[in-house]
Amino acid sequence: MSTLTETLVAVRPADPAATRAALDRQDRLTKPRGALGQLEAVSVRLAGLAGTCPPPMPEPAAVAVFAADHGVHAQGVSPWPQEVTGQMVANFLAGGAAINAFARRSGAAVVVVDAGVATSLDGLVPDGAVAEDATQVDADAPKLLARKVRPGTGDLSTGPAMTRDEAVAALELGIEVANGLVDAGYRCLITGDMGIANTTASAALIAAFTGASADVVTGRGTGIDDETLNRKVAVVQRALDLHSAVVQEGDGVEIVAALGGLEHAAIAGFVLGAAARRVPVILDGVIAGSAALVAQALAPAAVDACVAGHRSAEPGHAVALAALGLTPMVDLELRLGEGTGAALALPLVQAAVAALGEMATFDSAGVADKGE
Ligand SMILES: Cc1cc2ncn([C@H]3O[C@H](COP(=O)(O)O)[C@@H](O)[C@H]3O)c2cc1C
Ligand SMILES: O=C(O)c1cccnc1
Repeated sequence: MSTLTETLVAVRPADPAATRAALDRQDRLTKPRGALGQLEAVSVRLAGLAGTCPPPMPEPAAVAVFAADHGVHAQGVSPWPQEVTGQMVANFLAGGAAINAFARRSGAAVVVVDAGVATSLDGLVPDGAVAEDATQVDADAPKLLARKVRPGTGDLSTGPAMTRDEAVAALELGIEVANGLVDAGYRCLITGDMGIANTTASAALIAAFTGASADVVTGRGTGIDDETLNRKVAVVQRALDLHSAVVQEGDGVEIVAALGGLEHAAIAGFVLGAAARRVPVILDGVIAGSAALVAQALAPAAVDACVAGHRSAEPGHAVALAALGLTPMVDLELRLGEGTGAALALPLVQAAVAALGEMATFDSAGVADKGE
């Protein structure tokens, strides 16, 4: 069996007994029922995933930043030059990006995965930063996994972004990274992305999976003017028209091959890998949301392993979250990516598990429950 098939077979829904036990325990803890709001729902989700109540603390955590370039950049959908993707990879490895600051705060390790950066990283990678595999990732310094599937995708508005084989290779790369991190002892995975123009591919994927129209799911990404936004909507619409047969009849692999990016496919694999190992994965913004739709199409129960870290300002993200049935933990109007929104949610997810595991019950604390 291929790695992808094996992983898809291993993805199973939440354990009903552990889910019930967590719901029941939440109702006996010393607080009004439901008073911890979404934290209660997250703790129940993690219990169902782990198959035990309370679930293990989701720590240590690792952020995987999947980096790749996009042929659709040629359509003028982003004001930033493509070279910025590779330059930001160097910045992640030097510890200077927003995700590095947030990961240091929450004690998460950072691994950058070159899934398909188009420009050369020669001379940009600090000594000692290259790791052989994800088991070498630690919180001391960010690591690079050099696993380019191809140097950037084709332009999804004029042809398929990649071949089916390349999409499978990128999915299996994400699975390999998830497996390596779990083997290394990480018990919470966090998605990150870097790829100039990747909000265009995200919008196309979200429209393809949800049926929402291009103008509803396409946003300003890094920040574009009205003229560029109109062009971006037209590019997404053209891509949906061009690939309409795949959108109607294709499976998740064919859809991500036609309309996605290498980081989207790799993040979908990362989600599937986490789900198969029953380790929670905190999703970042619109890129992660669109990648999770790919994972959901391939193995619906993969969503049971996901926590939506935040809701991004990119309009397609709310559409993706609704289709995934996920409620975001925070909404800080972020529109950055890299894993920033998900990393900010890590302490909240850990607090949710701490409440379920550590709070006293009405019985054990001798606190009177309200009569019913
Ligand atoms: C300096 C810089 C750092 C970033 N970090 C994440 N992104 C984010 O912005 C990009 C997507 O936006 P669009 O589709 O509009 O190009 C992605 O690389 C994403 O990770 C960045 C973008 C820039 C410019
Ligand atoms: O939602 C995101 O993660 C996002 C939004 C804008 C630009 N880059 C990423």
